[in-house]
Amino acid sequence: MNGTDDACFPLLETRSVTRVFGKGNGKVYALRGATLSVGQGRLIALKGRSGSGKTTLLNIMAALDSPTEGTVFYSGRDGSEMTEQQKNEMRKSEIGLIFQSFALVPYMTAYENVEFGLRIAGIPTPERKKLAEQALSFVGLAGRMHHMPSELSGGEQQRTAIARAIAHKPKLILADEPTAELDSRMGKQVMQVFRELIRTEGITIVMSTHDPHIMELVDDVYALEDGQIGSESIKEA
Ligand SMILES: Nc1ncnc2c1ncn2[C@@H]1O[C@H](COP(=O)(O)OP(=O)(O)OP(=O)(O)O)[C@@H](O)[C@H]1O
Repeated sequence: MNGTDDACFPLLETRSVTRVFGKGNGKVYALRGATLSVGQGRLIALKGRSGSGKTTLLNIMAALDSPTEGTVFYSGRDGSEMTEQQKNEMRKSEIGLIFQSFALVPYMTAYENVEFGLRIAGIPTPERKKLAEQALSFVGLAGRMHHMPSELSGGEQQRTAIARAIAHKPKLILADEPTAELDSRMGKQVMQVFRELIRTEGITIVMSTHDPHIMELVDDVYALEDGQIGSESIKEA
């Protein structure tokens, strides 16, 4: 995009990111100088008590929100120097978002949900069918793709949401408590899909979680405390 060699930079870097909500006596410091470097192909978990700033940080990483102070770099590109349109384009082409509550359109089938996501991302009609089917097959839903969300289990609904997030082949997945609504077996299935995405597509994943069993399945765990990031455990790259 800017002629620099992406390989020289971490995929994503937050540098001294502070986010303050409200004003005066009502000020809330959701983040206070959060610094984190995310290398390509890693599966990273953010942990922290409720209200520790995990969602705020993920929203800032997704360029859905901006830091009050500090900077986010996307493959070396300074987010504060990007226009809203550039951020929108980057989000549509490079980032996939997954939410705790799946956020599927209830009156569309799994296939239609994924296809609709591709339409919003601006993918031309002829490519959408192939990409949607590929993504749904990848998450193991080839045989269930024409069912409505209400006819799918929680794990299948979250796998549909993953298919929607990966169908446009993003570099980075940001997932806010993606396993929180699932039982442990379905949570593990989601983690297997994440692992497979990293192995076969080289995708990078940052997710938040409260679940210690899920933390055992990731590469790095970072704890958010007092709006800052401490390293909990980092495995060899
Ligand atoms: N739009 C907002 N306006 C005011 N305060 C906010 C806003 N968004 C978040 N906060 C506050 O910022 C802090 C961090 O919230 P955040 O949602 O990032 O935490 P979290 O770690 O994701 O929590 P949980 O695990 O409960 O989802 C909280 O004190 C929250 O009340």
